This record gives sequence, structure tokens and C-alpha cells, in this order.
Amino acid sequence: MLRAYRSSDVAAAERPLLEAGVPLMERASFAVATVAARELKRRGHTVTGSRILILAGGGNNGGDALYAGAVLARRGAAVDILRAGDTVHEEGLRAALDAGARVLPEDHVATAARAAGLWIDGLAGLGLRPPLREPLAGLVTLLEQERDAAPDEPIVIAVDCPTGIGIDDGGLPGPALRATVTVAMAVPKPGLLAPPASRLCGRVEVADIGLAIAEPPAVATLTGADVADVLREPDESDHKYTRGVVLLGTGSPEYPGAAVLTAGGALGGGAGMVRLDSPEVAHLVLRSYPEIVLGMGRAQAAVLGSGVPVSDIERLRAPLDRALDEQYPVVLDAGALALLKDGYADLPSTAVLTPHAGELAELLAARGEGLTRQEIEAAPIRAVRLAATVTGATIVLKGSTDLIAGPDGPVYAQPARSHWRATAGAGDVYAGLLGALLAGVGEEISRAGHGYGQPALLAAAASWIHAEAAHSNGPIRAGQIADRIPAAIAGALHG
Ligand SMILES: NC(=O)C1=CN([C@@H]2O[C@H](COP(=O)(O)OP(=O)(O)OC[C@H]3O[C@@H](n4cnc5c(N)ncnc54)[C@H](O)[C@@H]3O)[C@@H](O)[C@H]2O)[C@H](O)CC1
Ligand SMILES: [K+]
Repeated sequence: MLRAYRSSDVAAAERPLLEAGVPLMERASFAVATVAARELKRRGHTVTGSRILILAGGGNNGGDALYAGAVLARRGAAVDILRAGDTVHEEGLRAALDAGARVLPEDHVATAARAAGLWIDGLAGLGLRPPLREPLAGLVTLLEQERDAAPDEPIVIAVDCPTGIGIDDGGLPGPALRATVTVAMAVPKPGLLAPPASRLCGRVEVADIGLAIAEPPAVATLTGADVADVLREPDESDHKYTRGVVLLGTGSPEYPGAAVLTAGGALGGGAGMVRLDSPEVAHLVLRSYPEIVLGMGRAQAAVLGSGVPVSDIERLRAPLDRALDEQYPVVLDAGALALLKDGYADLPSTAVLTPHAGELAELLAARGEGLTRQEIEAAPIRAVRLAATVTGATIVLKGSTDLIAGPDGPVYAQPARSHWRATAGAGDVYAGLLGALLAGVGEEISRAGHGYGQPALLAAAASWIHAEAAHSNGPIRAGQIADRIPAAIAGALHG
């Protein structure tokens, strides 16, 4: 699991180590130099003979970059230093100069940026409160222009974070310097995992500088190994009812395919049984999946609303109320979200809402929180947290990175593995899959009670599986994503 911590938590954890004289900066700069050397090698270059630009801001982030420049200069690189800011880390500067680096005259920035094959961004890290002010804002804009104009894009190594991103909220409130690789010191920070800031980070590598944080993380990303831990494999004591029955209230004459796709997601996700309570489209679903049974009945989880137009949502009220009364998990997708605009003031965390940004804005507005769609997209971690707090439910904001928040616990950020998955019906498959995961551990969820964070964890696992199933180098249909779920789960379990 990648665990991201806010800058204040990292600074608090660093303090006692720094007071004890632990050489954190040496370790950090060594990690940066190592990554830089490796990236050069990857592109067929050696450190010796390469031209490297050190972007050194006024804080310790600049210190890391300067010491890294010293290491690389000693290994034979031609190192140019851009001093950005009135002050600079003096010992770092001395080390770099002693190793043979040179400080650039101010008007040489563009020329030096063009000449360098690798930039090290030490303009600002944890100490930055974005948006960038001048002169850094202008400098970053200029560097972005130089990069775009360069025939060979330079490698950009961001020290701790790309300068300018909202390190704690994942926002992009102004100019920021896109990175090829971000070397996160000790732990990632929320903006390295969550969009829109995460899109500028390139590959994120975590440098072990000997600092551990015990607190629960602010943002987390599950890996395949975490998903294997979360899934419950059937054993000899299982039968279809213990595996979990998923009730679907999905699809309609207007959107019949949504019933087929949610059924495919639930069956692919390993449900013991899938019931469909949408008589008008049942014949169609049966043609693809003769495994399903028809009508209401006992269930361990329900999936409601996918492909149900707002004109038809009253039919979802009975299955929703039943799930809430019997305290089993319920996924509320598309049309079902409109039911929540009146009443349902206090939902349990086992109600999992899967809105897109526009639907989330409407949901929040109905609860007196005026966030526009644009504001949600600009700082989505904050929006999902707020929505989980005001509804009590678990929120899944789907996108190229899915963001998942429960009323407590971390926000999970689960990235897509390929953007081909942005296709109609992929969300329906997700809803069905999530229903299967929630049904498979339904009893444990009730016993654990609300607020335990488990529905959010399962929703994050569903996101990982969905991303894996949709991983493709070319177009993929939603139905194919459903078909590939079993292999994705098998890969997580037995990789
Ligand atoms: N603490 C340590 O010894 C270690 C820290 N590491 C690295 O240090 C940075 C954090 O360093 P800090 O000195 O706290 O601040 P920064 O260098 O990130 O940046 C502050 C820098 O930026 C200026 N600034 C702040 N806001 C703005 C703004 N909106 N516009 C323009 N300029 C701004 C501010 O004035 C300062 O000059 C951490 O990220 C690590 O890289 C080591 O990794 C470990 C040891
Ligand atoms: K930086």
C-alpha cells in the first residue's frame, strides 16, 4: 500500500530526527542523484558528459537538489545551478561548487534549460504554499515553455514533489513544473497520489531516508498484494449463499444494457448468486447470463440505479429501504443518487455512492454544501471527504483515478492502468463488481459496524480490479472489462 501523509505530519516526524543529527538531507540528496543517474542510463547516457540543471529554491528542497548536484558533478556531469530566491542553502551550494558546479547568470536560464538533458527541481517542496508567487511562478512558466520547445524533452526529477502542486490537497492552483520522476522523501504526500496534481508527478519513487510515520495515512493507494489481503477466497465450507447474493435493481427499457453490464460485473466479481429485479429487461440479461435468477429475495448486497432514468427511480425505494433496514451494503449508482436528494439524511458507511463530479455537486447542493463541478474537479480529495462526512456514506468519485472516501479512514486514490477504460458502461461494470465484493464479506461488514472503513477498502479493491481488467493497449468495451475481471482477481490472488 502506498501511504501518503500531509506535509505537517511529515515535518513533525522529521523534527526529532533532525534534532538528533540524523543526516536526512544527505540521504535525500543521494536518493535524488541515484535516480538521476539511472534515468540518464535508461536513455543511453552516462553521468559523465551529461549536462544537468539544478533548480535551487530558497529552502531545504533546494538544499537536497544542490547536494544531489554535488554528487553528480563529482561523477563527471557538467552541473549548472540556477539560484531561484534571495537565499539559498549555503552548505549545499558550497558542496556543489567544490565539486565543480557553476552558478548561472540570471539571464542564462533559457539557454541553460535548453542545453541540459536533465533538470533537478528543487525549487520548493513541503514548505510551499501554492499557488506559486513571483518570481517562481514566472520561472516555472518559462521552464515549461522551454521544455515544450526542446527537440529532446529533458528528464525532470522532482525533489519531493513537482514545484507548484497542492501537495496536501492534490490541487493545481497555478503553474507547476511537470516531472518525469518524483522522488518522494520517506513517504508520498497526498498530491502525489491524487488528481489533478498527481498527473504532473510522472513515476513516483519513494526514497527511504529512515523516517517512518505511524499515524493513519491521509491518502492511500492499494496494490495487488493489498487486494489479495482484502478478498476472501471461498473454501470447502462455502456455498452460493455464503459466497454472497447480489440483488440488482439496474437497467430499464431506455438503458437495457446497464442491467447486462452490472450482472457481468457482479458475476465476474465472484458473487455466489445474482438476482435481478428489473423485469422489463430480464430477458436480455438472461440471454448473456443464464446464471442469474429473477425477482426480489434474500441478498447480502444490492446494486441500484445504473441505467435507471430519474423518471423511474421510485421503483428503487423498496430495495433501498430493505437494504438499509436489514443493514446490508448497497451500491447507489446513477439514477439511485437522485433518490437521496430528499430524506436519507443519515446513511451508513455501507451505503456506497458512485457519483461522477456533476452528480456529486448535486448531492452536495441538496445537503447545503455549494461546491460546483469545477470546484470538485479542482480539489477532489476535499470534495469526497466532505461528501462522506455530510452523508455518512462511502463515496466513490470515478475518474481516471478513482477517489474513495468513507466517513473516516484515508481517502483511497486508485489510478487507471489505461485510459481506454473511459468508455460507456465501464461504470456499470464497476457497480456490479463492487456489489459482489460487498456481498462476499457482507456479514463481516455488519459485524464490524459503521465507520470501520471496510466498505471504502472494498471499493478501493474493486477499483484496483476494475483498472486491471481494463488494462489494454487498445480500445476495450465495457463487456470485455467484465469478462476480464476473473483473470484480474486471479492475478491478485496468485499473481
Ligand atoms: N527538514 C529537513 O532537513 C529535510 C527536508 N527535506 C527537504 O526539505 C523540503 C522542505 O524544506 P523547507 O525548507 O521546509 O521548504 P521548501 O524548500 O519546500 O520551500 C520553501 C521555499 O519556497 C518558498 N515559497 C513558499 N511558498 C511559496 C509560494 N507560494 N510562492 C513562491 N515561493 C514560495 C519559501 O519562501 C521557501 O523559499 C522537503 O520537501 C524536502 O525536499 C529532506 O528531504 C529531508 C530533510
Ligand atoms: K520540488
